[in-house]
Amino acid sequence: MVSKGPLLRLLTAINRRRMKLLMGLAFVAYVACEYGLFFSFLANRSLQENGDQKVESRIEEVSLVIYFVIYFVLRTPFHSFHIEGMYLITGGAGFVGSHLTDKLMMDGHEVTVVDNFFTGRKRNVEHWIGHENFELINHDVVEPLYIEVDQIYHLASPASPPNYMYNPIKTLKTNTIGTLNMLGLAKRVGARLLLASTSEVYGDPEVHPQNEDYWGHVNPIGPRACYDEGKRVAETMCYAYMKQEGVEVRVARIFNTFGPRMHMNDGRVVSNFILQALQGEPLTVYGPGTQTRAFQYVSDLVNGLVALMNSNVSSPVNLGNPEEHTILEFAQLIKKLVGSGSEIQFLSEAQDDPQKRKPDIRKAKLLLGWEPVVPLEEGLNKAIHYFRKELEYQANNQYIPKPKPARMKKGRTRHN
Ligand SMILES: O=c1ccn([C@@H]2O[C@H](COP(=O)(O)OP(=O)(O)O[C@H]3OC[C@@H](O)[C@H](O)[C@H]3O)[C@@H](O)[C@H]2O)c(=O)[nH]1
Repeated sequence: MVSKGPLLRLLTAINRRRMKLLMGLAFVAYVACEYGLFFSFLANRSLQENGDQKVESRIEEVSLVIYFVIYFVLRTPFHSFHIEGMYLITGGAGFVGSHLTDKLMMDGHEVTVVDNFFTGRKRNVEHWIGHENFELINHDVVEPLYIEVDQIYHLASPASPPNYMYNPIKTLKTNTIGTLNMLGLAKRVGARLLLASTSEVYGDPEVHPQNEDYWGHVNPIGPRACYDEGKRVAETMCYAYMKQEGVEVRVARIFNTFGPRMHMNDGRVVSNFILQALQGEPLTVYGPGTQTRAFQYVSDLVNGLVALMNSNVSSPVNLGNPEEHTILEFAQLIKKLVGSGSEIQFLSEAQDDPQKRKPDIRKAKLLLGWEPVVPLEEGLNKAIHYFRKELEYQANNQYIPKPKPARMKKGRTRHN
């Protein structure tokens, strides 16, 4: 995250209500200035009558300077922070969603996070609970939602293969009914919606690297279909709403992403390998490890999502880091960075596992001026540090509080 100077930090701390008050004051000051200008105009006339041209122009200059100082000092900073924005993040308590929440909150927006905590965790956003600009709603997007928002970041969906395969029907409902509900909301309130789509829409690609014009190679009845096809139809829905209802949509095709706040049981390769290396367990490579992936650090992705949301690009855009590695190379790199003596264990290949994946990000570079900036090793070291702390946290928090016993009242059991 970009570090801010003291003035910027002060401005981001200004909440909507205080900002309204300041804008009110600015308006009063503005009216006073206009009033002043009117009087200066009258004064000018009398001065003109007295023939004193010098004093006349001085009064005019001073009035204009006061007006512009008030206008720029009070108005411009708020505009550059978009403080008037009310943002909804579905899946905002998840791995990517919580980092996006941090960014939007730090930028001074009002953020509503909606999560059903299927894979998201309250811990990821608990540092914002109690902040006036923040709201956390326990809600499943499969049910309609009625709130006022300007922008919707629609991230809700399990994203790790073991998670989305665990309950494929739920994954399908989230990506289909959930997306329809969010597009319906966007239509009702005139909000712009950004869909977190995925590189998985390309399936096991026959084109390499993958650009946005590639239609993909997906097995519609395979184990990954609930997610791959779910996201593909979610994209279809976005463009149907755009064409038929005029809803403003943005579609980010997100490639493999990693970083702090990935769940310990996420099951994706980065968290698996790091946790295995930290605990001295074998690193489990599925298949021969020749399949490739390209990994981006989460802060790069978040910057890309915000850039895309605020751009005028409505067609899909790949967001990913094009640095490609085989999974075996990746296992060796993590072992080295952790300083682990773990072995590498080869397990059977996962069904329909994409064999090559690497984003073509020329479109994002050209149209958004975006590209990843965090080097792989730097990002991995941050993730390793996070998982080390998580293991310590887990070791120190073995106490599980017992539920309160049910109380008896008038012969009936009462549950608190
Ligand atoms: O322990 C493991 C886990 C995974 N892998 C392999 O590592 C590669 C990457 O697997 P991951 O589960 O991390 O992620 P995948 O690339 O399969 O899917 C991901 O794609 C992009 C995103 O939108 C999603 O986050 C996710 O679906 C696969 O080839 C997988 O078979 C291992 O070798 N060992």
